[in-house]
Amino acid sequence: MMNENLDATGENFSPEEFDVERALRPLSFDDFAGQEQVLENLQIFVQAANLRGEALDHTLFHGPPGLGKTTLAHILANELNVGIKITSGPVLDKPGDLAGLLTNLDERDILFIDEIHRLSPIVEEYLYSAMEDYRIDIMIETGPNARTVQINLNPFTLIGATTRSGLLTAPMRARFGISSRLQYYSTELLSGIVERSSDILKVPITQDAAIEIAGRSRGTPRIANALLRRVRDFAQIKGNGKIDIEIAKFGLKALNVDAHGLDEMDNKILATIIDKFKGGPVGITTLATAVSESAETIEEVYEPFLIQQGFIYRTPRGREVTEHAYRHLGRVKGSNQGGLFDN
Ligand SMILES: Nc1ncnc2c1ncn2[C@@H]1O[C@H](COP(=O)(O)OP(=O)(O)OP(=O)(O)O)[C@@H](O)[C@H]1O
Ligand SMILES: [Mg+2]
Repeated sequence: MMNENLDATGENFSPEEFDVERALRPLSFDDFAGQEQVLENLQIFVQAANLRGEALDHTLFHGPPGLGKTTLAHILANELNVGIKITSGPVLDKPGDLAGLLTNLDERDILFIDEIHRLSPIVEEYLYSAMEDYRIDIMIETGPNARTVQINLNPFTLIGATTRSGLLTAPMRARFGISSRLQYYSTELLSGIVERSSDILKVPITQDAAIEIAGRSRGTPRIANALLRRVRDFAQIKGNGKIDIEIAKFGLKALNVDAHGLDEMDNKILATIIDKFKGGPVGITTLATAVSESAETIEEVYEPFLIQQGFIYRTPRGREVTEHAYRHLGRVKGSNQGGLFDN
Protein backbone atom coordinates (compact mmCIF):
# COMPACT_ATOMS: atom_id res chain seq x y z
CA MET A 1 0.00 0.00 0.00
CA MET A 2 2.81 2.33 1.00
CA ASN A 3 4.73 1.78 -2.19
CA GLU A 4 1.67 2.32 -4.31
CA ASN A 5 1.40 5.71 -2.71
CA LEU A 6 4.97 6.52 -3.53
CA ASP A 7 4.67 5.27 -7.09
CA ALA A 8 1.49 7.22 -7.63
CA THR A 9 3.35 10.37 -6.66
CA GLY A 10 5.96 9.46 -9.20
CA GLU A 11 9.44 8.03 -8.98
CA ASN A 12 10.57 10.99 -11.04
CA PHE A 13 9.82 13.50 -8.37
CA SER A 14 12.57 14.41 -5.97
CA PRO A 15 11.84 13.34 -2.40
CA GLU A 16 11.19 16.94 -1.43
CA GLU A 17 8.29 17.10 -3.83
CA PHE A 18 6.03 14.72 -2.03
CA ASP A 19 4.97 14.58 1.50
CA VAL A 20 7.56 12.29 3.05
CA GLU A 21 5.86 12.49 6.40
CA ARG A 22 2.71 11.07 4.87
CA ALA A 23 4.59 8.35 3.04
CA LEU A 24 6.16 7.17 6.28
CA ARG A 25 2.91 7.10 8.22
CA PRO A 26 1.67 3.58 8.97
CA LEU A 27 -1.75 2.89 7.45
CA SER A 28 -2.87 -0.22 9.30
CA PHE A 29 -2.56 -1.89 12.69
CA ASP A 30 0.04 -4.21 11.15
CA ASP A 31 2.30 -1.32 10.10
CA PHE A 32 2.14 0.31 13.52
CA ALA A 33 4.99 -0.62 15.86
CA GLY A 34 4.73 -0.74 19.63
CA GLN A 35 2.01 0.47 22.02
CA GLU A 36 0.94 -3.20 22.29
CA GLN A 37 -1.59 -2.72 25.05
CA VAL A 38 -3.29 0.18 23.31
CA LEU A 39 -3.30 -1.61 19.98
CA GLU A 40 -4.58 -4.89 21.36
CA ASN A 41 -7.59 -3.19 22.87
CA LEU A 42 -8.28 -1.05 19.83
CA GLN A 43 -8.21 -4.09 17.58
CA ILE A 44 -10.89 -5.73 19.68
CA PHE A 45 -13.08 -2.63 19.81
CA VAL A 46 -12.76 -2.19 16.05
CA GLN A 47 -13.65 -5.82 15.37
CA ALA A 48 -16.66 -5.59 17.63
CA ALA A 49 -17.84 -2.31 16.07
CA ASN A 50 -17.39 -3.76 12.59
CA LEU A 51 -19.26 -6.93 13.54
CA ARG A 52 -22.21 -4.98 14.89
CA GLY A 53 -22.08 -2.37 12.16
CA GLU A 54 -21.93 0.32 14.82
CA ALA A 55 -19.80 3.41 15.20
CA LEU A 56 -16.71 2.91 17.37
CA ASP A 57 -16.97 4.50 20.81
CA HIS A 58 -15.56 8.01 21.10
CA THR A 59 -11.82 7.68 21.55
CA LEU A 60 -9.23 9.89 23.20
CA PHE A 61 -5.50 9.64 22.52
CA HIS A 62 -3.19 11.46 24.85
CA GLY A 63 0.54 11.63 25.34
CA PRO A 64 3.62 13.57 24.29
CA PRO A 65 4.04 14.87 20.71
CA GLY A 66 5.11 12.61 17.86
CA LEU A 67 4.16 9.25 19.38
CA GLY A 68 1.40 8.37 16.92
CA LYS A 69 -1.91 9.94 18.00
CA THR A 70 -2.79 11.35 14.57
CA THR A 71 -1.45 8.19 12.93
CA LEU A 72 -3.77 6.03 15.03
CA ALA A 73 -6.79 8.17 14.13
CA HIS A 74 -6.08 7.52 10.45
CA ILE A 75 -5.47 3.84 11.08
CA LEU A 76 -8.82 3.57 12.84
CA ALA A 77 -10.56 5.11 9.83
CA ASN A 78 -8.85 2.54 7.57
CA GLU A 79 -9.60 -0.38 9.84
CA LEU A 80 -13.24 0.65 10.29
CA ASN A 81 -13.40 1.38 6.59
CA VAL A 82 -15.01 4.77 7.19
CA GLY A 83 -14.34 8.38 6.24
CA ILE A 84 -12.46 10.79 8.45
CA LYS A 85 -12.82 14.54 8.77
CA ILE A 86 -10.00 16.40 10.45
CA THR A 87 -10.02 19.59 12.44
CA SER A 88 -8.46 21.01 15.57
CA GLY A 89 -9.50 22.72 18.77
CA PRO A 90 -8.20 26.21 17.99
CA VAL A 91 -9.72 26.19 14.48
CA LEU A 92 -13.26 25.50 15.65
CA ASP A 93 -14.16 28.82 17.15
CA LYS A 94 -17.92 28.86 16.55
CA PRO A 95 -20.55 26.16 17.15
CA GLY A 96 -21.58 26.78 13.53
CA ASP A 97 -18.22 25.47 12.27
CA LEU A 98 -18.69 22.32 14.25
CA ALA A 99 -22.31 21.90 13.08
CA GLY A 100 -21.15 22.05 9.48
CA LEU A 101 -18.68 19.22 10.07
CA LEU A 102 -21.05 17.09 12.11
CA THR A 103 -23.96 17.25 9.69
CA ASN A 104 -21.67 16.13 6.88
CA LEU A 105 -20.56 12.92 8.57
CA ASP A 106 -21.80 9.66 7.09
CA GLU A 107 -22.81 6.80 9.32
CA ARG A 108 -19.82 5.52 11.41
CA ASP A 109 -17.49 8.25 10.10
CA ILE A 110 -14.74 9.68 12.26
CA LEU A 111 -14.43 13.30 13.28
CA PHE A 112 -10.85 13.85 14.42
CA ILE A 113 -10.26 16.86 16.65
CA ASP A 114 -6.57 17.50 17.29
CA GLU A 115 -5.56 19.60 20.29
CA ILE A 116 -8.97 18.96 21.75
CA HIS A 117 -7.95 20.65 25.00
CA ARG A 118 -8.03 23.95 23.11
CA LEU A 119 -11.73 23.91 22.20
CA SER A 120 -13.60 27.01 23.27
CA PRO A 121 -16.06 26.34 26.11
CA ILE A 122 -19.07 27.13 23.88
CA VAL A 123 -17.97 24.73 21.17
CA GLU A 124 -17.12 22.11 23.75
CA GLU A 125 -20.55 22.31 25.30
CA TYR A 126 -22.11 22.10 21.88
CA LEU A 127 -20.18 18.92 21.26
CA TYR A 128 -21.60 17.19 24.34
CA SER A 129 -25.07 16.47 22.95
CA ALA A 130 -23.58 15.50 19.60
CA MET A 131 -21.38 12.92 21.32
CA GLU A 132 -24.02 11.68 23.69
CA ASP A 133 -27.22 11.61 21.65
CA TYR A 134 -25.99 12.23 18.10
CA ARG A 135 -28.15 15.32 18.14
CA ILE A 136 -27.47 19.04 17.84
CA ASP A 137 -29.41 22.28 17.92
CA ILE A 138 -28.95 24.56 15.01
CA MET A 139 -30.04 28.14 14.69
CA ILE A 140 -32.11 28.97 11.66
CA GLU A 141 -32.89 32.44 10.39
CA THR A 142 -31.77 35.53 12.19
CA GLY A 143 -33.32 38.53 13.90
CA PRO A 144 -36.86 38.23 15.25
CA ASN A 145 -37.48 34.96 13.38
CA ALA A 146 -34.44 33.26 14.82
CA ARG A 147 -35.14 29.88 16.35
CA THR A 148 -33.30 26.68 16.95
CA VAL A 149 -34.23 23.31 15.56
CA GLN A 150 -32.91 20.01 16.72
CA ILE A 151 -31.43 17.75 14.10
CA ASN A 152 -30.27 14.16 14.28
CA LEU A 153 -26.79 13.21 13.24
CA ASN A 154 -25.52 9.94 11.87
CA PRO A 155 -23.86 7.84 14.54
CA PHE A 156 -20.20 8.83 14.39
CA THR A 157 -16.95 8.47 16.31
CA LEU A 158 -15.21 11.45 17.77
CA ILE A 159 -11.47 10.95 18.10
CA GLY A 160 -9.76 13.53 20.24
CA ALA A 161 -6.00 13.95 20.54
CA THR A 162 -4.13 15.95 23.12
CA THR A 163 -0.64 16.35 24.52
CA ARG A 164 -2.16 18.05 27.55
CA SER A 165 -4.75 15.71 28.99
CA GLY A 166 -4.58 17.61 32.27
CA LEU A 167 -6.26 20.55 30.57
CA LEU A 168 -9.31 18.57 29.44
CA THR A 169 -12.45 19.31 31.40
CA ALA A 170 -13.97 16.48 33.41
CA PRO A 171 -17.24 16.44 31.40
CA MET A 172 -15.28 16.21 28.16
CA ARG A 173 -13.09 13.42 29.44
CA ALA A 174 -16.13 11.50 30.71
CA ARG A 175 -17.65 11.39 27.23
CA PHE A 176 -14.89 9.24 25.78
CA GLY A 177 -15.62 5.52 26.00
CA ILE A 178 -12.03 4.71 25.07
CA SER A 179 -9.03 6.59 26.39
CA SER A 180 -5.48 5.58 25.57
CA ARG A 181 -2.21 7.04 26.72
CA LEU A 182 0.69 6.57 24.33
CA GLN A 183 4.11 5.74 25.75
CA TYR A 184 7.64 6.52 24.61
CA TYR A 185 9.17 3.88 22.34
CA SER A 186 12.15 1.70 23.18
CA THR A 187 15.30 1.99 21.08
CA GLU A 188 14.56 -1.45 19.71
CA LEU A 189 11.12 -0.45 18.46
CA LEU A 190 12.44 2.80 17.07
CA SER A 191 15.21 1.06 15.17
CA GLY A 192 12.54 -1.12 13.57
CA ILE A 193 10.66 2.05 12.59
CA VAL A 194 13.86 3.57 11.17
CA GLU A 195 14.46 0.43 9.10
CA ARG A 196 10.91 0.45 7.80
CA SER A 197 11.22 4.14 6.88
CA SER A 198 14.56 3.58 5.11
CA ASP A 199 12.85 0.90 3.10
CA ILE A 200 10.12 3.29 2.05
CA LEU A 201 12.68 6.01 1.29
CA LYS A 202 14.74 3.42 -0.59
CA VAL A 203 17.92 4.21 1.30
CA PRO A 204 19.96 1.23 2.50
CA ILE A 205 20.82 1.27 6.20
CA THR A 206 22.79 -1.11 8.40
CA GLN A 207 21.27 -2.40 11.61
CA ASP A 208 23.81 -0.71 13.87
CA ALA A 209 23.19 2.61 12.12
CA ALA A 210 19.44 2.23 12.64
CA ILE A 211 20.05 1.54 16.33
CA GLU A 212 22.35 4.58 16.58
CA ILE A 213 19.66 6.87 15.14
CA ALA A 214 16.95 5.22 17.23
CA GLY A 215 18.89 5.73 20.46
CA ARG A 216 19.06 9.46 19.91
CA SER A 217 15.42 10.00 19.04
CA ARG A 218 13.96 10.85 22.43
CA GLY A 219 11.75 7.76 22.34
CA THR A 220 9.79 9.42 19.54
CA PRO A 221 9.06 8.04 16.05
CA ARG A 222 8.67 11.50 14.52
CA ILE A 223 12.18 12.45 15.68
CA ALA A 224 13.59 9.11 14.50
CA ASN A 225 12.18 9.70 11.02
CA ALA A 226 13.42 13.29 10.95
CA LEU A 227 16.94 12.23 11.95
CA LEU A 228 16.88 9.47 9.36
CA ARG A 229 16.06 11.98 6.64
CA ARG A 230 18.86 14.30 7.67
CA VAL A 231 21.38 11.47 7.95
CA ARG A 232 20.27 10.32 4.51
CA ASP A 233 21.37 13.72 3.21
CA PHE A 234 24.83 13.17 4.68
CA ALA A 235 24.94 9.68 3.18
CA GLN A 236 24.08 11.01 -0.25
CA ILE A 237 26.38 14.03 -0.22
CA LYS A 238 29.31 12.90 1.95
CA GLY A 239 29.06 9.13 1.48
CA ASN A 240 27.99 6.58 -1.06
CA GLY A 241 24.25 6.83 -0.43
CA LYS A 242 24.23 4.02 2.13
CA ILE A 243 23.75 4.71 5.80
CA ASP A 244 26.31 2.79 7.84
CA ILE A 245 27.41 3.41 11.40
CA GLU A 246 30.18 5.84 10.41
CA ILE A 247 27.97 8.08 8.31
CA ALA A 248 25.21 7.89 10.96
CA LYS A 249 27.62 9.02 13.69
CA PHE A 250 29.09 11.69 11.43
CA GLY A 251 25.65 13.04 10.53
CA LEU A 252 24.32 13.00 14.09
CA LYS A 253 27.42 14.79 15.30
CA ALA A 254 27.11 17.45 12.60
CA LEU A 255 23.44 17.85 13.55
CA ASN A 256 24.48 18.43 17.13
CA VAL A 257 22.14 15.75 18.40
CA ASP A 258 22.51 15.00 22.05
CA ALA A 259 23.75 11.48 22.85
CA HIS A 260 20.42 10.66 24.47
CA GLY A 261 18.37 12.65 22.00
CA LEU A 262 17.48 15.21 24.66
CA ASP A 263 16.38 18.49 23.16
CA GLU A 264 17.19 22.04 24.20
CA MET A 265 14.40 22.32 26.76
CA ASP A 266 15.23 18.93 28.27
CA ASN A 267 18.80 20.05 28.83
CA LYS A 268 17.69 23.45 30.06
CA ILE A 269 15.46 21.82 32.66
CA LEU A 270 18.30 19.59 33.90
CA ALA A 271 20.86 22.41 33.90
CA THR A 272 18.46 24.70 35.75
CA ILE A 273 17.73 22.19 38.49
CA ILE A 274 21.46 21.60 38.94
CA ASP A 275 22.76 25.16 38.64
CA LYS A 276 19.99 27.15 40.24
CA PHE A 277 18.46 24.71 42.68
CA LYS A 278 21.46 22.62 43.74
CA GLY A 279 20.01 19.54 42.06
CA GLY A 280 16.60 19.94 43.67
CA PRO A 281 14.12 19.27 45.00
CA VAL A 282 12.38 22.14 43.31
CA GLY A 283 8.64 22.68 42.95
CA ILE A 284 7.19 22.44 39.47
CA THR A 285 5.91 26.03 39.35
CA THR A 286 9.24 27.44 40.49
CA LEU A 287 11.02 25.34 37.92
CA ALA A 288 8.56 26.40 35.22
CA THR A 289 9.23 30.06 35.93
CA ALA A 290 12.98 29.51 35.89
CA VAL A 291 12.94 27.88 32.44
CA SER A 292 10.12 30.09 31.03
CA GLU A 293 7.81 27.23 30.16
CA SER A 294 4.35 26.41 31.50
CA ALA A 295 4.16 23.96 34.39
CA GLU A 296 1.64 21.84 32.43
CA THR A 297 3.93 21.52 29.44
CA ILE A 298 6.83 20.50 31.62
CA GLU A 299 4.67 17.92 33.35
CA GLU A 300 3.10 16.50 30.23
CA VAL A 301 5.72 16.90 27.51
CA TYR A 302 9.23 17.06 29.02
CA GLU A 303 9.18 15.46 32.41
CA PRO A 304 7.78 12.04 31.39
CA PHE A 305 10.78 11.38 29.15
CA LEU A 306 13.32 12.71 31.64
CA ILE A 307 11.83 10.48 34.32
CA GLN A 308 11.64 7.46 32.03
CA GLN A 309 15.31 7.90 31.11
CA GLY A 310 16.34 8.25 34.73
CA PHE A 311 17.45 11.90 34.63
CA ILE A 312 15.01 13.20 37.21
CA TYR A 313 12.63 11.84 39.77
CA ARG A 314 9.69 13.17 41.69
CA THR A 315 9.71 13.59 45.42
CA PRO A 316 6.96 14.99 47.64
CA ARG A 317 8.97 18.24 47.76
CA GLY A 318 9.48 18.55 44.02
CA ARG A 319 11.77 17.39 41.24
CA GLU A 320 15.31 16.21 41.79
CA VAL A 321 17.97 15.33 39.25
CA THR A 322 19.87 12.04 39.41
CA GLU A 323 23.61 11.33 39.17
CA HIS A 324 22.91 10.43 35.57
CA ALA A 325 21.89 14.05 34.88
CA TYR A 326 25.10 15.41 36.43
CA ARG A 327 27.15 13.05 34.30
CA HIS A 328 25.16 13.87 31.20
CA LEU A 329 25.83 17.58 31.57
CA GLY A 330 29.41 17.08 32.71
CA ARG A 331 28.68 18.70 36.07
CA VAL A 332 30.17 17.70 39.36
CA LYS A 333 27.72 17.16 42.15
CA GLY A 334 28.20 19.55 45.07
CA SER A 335 30.09 22.22 43.13
CA ASN A 336 27.37 24.73 42.58
CA GLN A 337 28.01 26.71 39.45
CA GLY A 338 24.91 28.81 39.19
CA GLY A 339 24.71 30.79 42.35
CA LEU A 340 21.54 32.70 41.50
CA PHE A 341 19.60 31.06 44.27
CA ASP A 342 22.48 30.58 46.65
CA ASN A 343 21.98 31.54 50.21
N1 LIG B 1 4.03 3.26 15.95
C1 LIG B 1 4.57 3.85 14.89
N2 LIG B 1 5.19 3.12 13.94
C2 LIG B 1 5.77 3.73 12.90
N3 LIG B 1 5.79 5.06 12.68
C3 LIG B 1 5.18 5.84 13.60
C4 LIG B 1 4.54 5.29 14.73
N4 LIG B 1 4.02 6.28 15.45
C5 LIG B 1 4.31 7.41 14.81
N5 LIG B 1 5.02 7.16 13.70
C6 LIG B 1 5.59 8.15 12.77
O1 LIG B 1 5.78 9.35 13.50
C7 LIG B 1 5.13 10.43 12.87
C8 LIG B 1 4.47 11.28 13.94
O2 LIG B 1 3.35 10.62 14.46
P1 LIG B 1 1.97 11.40 14.70
O3 LIG B 1 1.84 12.55 13.77
O4 LIG B 1 0.88 10.38 14.67
O5 LIG B 1 2.20 11.90 16.18
P2 LIG B 1 1.20 12.69 17.14
O6 LIG B 1 1.14 11.88 18.40
O7 LIG B 1 -0.07 12.97 16.45
O8 LIG B 1 2.01 14.03 17.44
P3 LIG B 1 1.44 15.51 17.83
O9 LIG B 1 1.06 15.45 19.27
O10 LIG B 1 2.61 16.40 17.61
O11 LIG B 1 0.30 15.79 16.91
C9 LIG B 1 4.16 9.81 11.88
O12 LIG B 1 4.10 10.53 10.68
C10 LIG B 1 4.71 8.43 11.61
O13 LIG B 1 5.50 8.45 10.45
MG1 LIG C 1 -0.85 14.76 15.75
